Amino acid sequence: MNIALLIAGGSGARMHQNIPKQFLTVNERPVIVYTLEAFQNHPEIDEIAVVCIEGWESVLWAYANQFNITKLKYVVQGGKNGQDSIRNGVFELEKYHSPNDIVLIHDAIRPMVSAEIISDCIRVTQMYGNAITVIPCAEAMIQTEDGIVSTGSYPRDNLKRTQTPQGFHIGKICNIHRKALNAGITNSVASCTLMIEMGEQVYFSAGSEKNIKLTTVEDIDIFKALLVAKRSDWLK
Ligand SMILES: C[C@](O)(CO)[C@H](O)COP(=O)(O)O
Repeated sequence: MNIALLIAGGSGARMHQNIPKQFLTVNERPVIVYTLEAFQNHPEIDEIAVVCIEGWESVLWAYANQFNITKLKYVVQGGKNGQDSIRNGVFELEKYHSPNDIVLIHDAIRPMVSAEIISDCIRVTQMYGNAITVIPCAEAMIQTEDGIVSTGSYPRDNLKRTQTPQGFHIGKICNIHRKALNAGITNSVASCTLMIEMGEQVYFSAGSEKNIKLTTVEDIDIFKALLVAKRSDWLK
């Protein structure tokens, strides 16, 4: 079984809006509904779970009902950071699923995730035990300590930009979270960084520049443009 776990536990402070960014309405649809629909419509996804910011659970269920997201089965409370929220989600799934079932952990604020990206993440997870959606690093990368000046650079060919979904077997990712807690690792940036900090290898699946993460207000303009482009593709 393949389960999508959408992470919607954050308040989206960098968006500077008075509602969490995953619930902002863009072109008459909440952001999270676009993301739910991507997994709802994917034939290899059996169930959806959402880690939701406290107080928004009933709104989420109402949207699932309104937009016919029939695969939504679990809504879990968010934690105090991303690692906490993801752990809440995978521990909840562990109660009802086999350790070999696959969970695709995905940012709820990546609404442009495509069927191809989801399929490739499942394929690589089946093949290697995990899959991190990545894209090449197209810009020159330079390092700074103080945000003012740089004296070092990284070879971009050795770098990947990580996205979501990130796929794992449920048993494995739950064990990694347990071991991380025991080791005092409590605020890793993402599932892939947690795996690496715990000494695991991670494998790549194919992402896209269009699989945008809505972080700041200017990302909303890019999202709107991508929606227009997608609609004109459908009309061709
Ligand atoms: C998981 C992630 O999307 C990988 O690129 C990213 O790290 C999430 O960042 P956030 O700003 O903490 O949501």
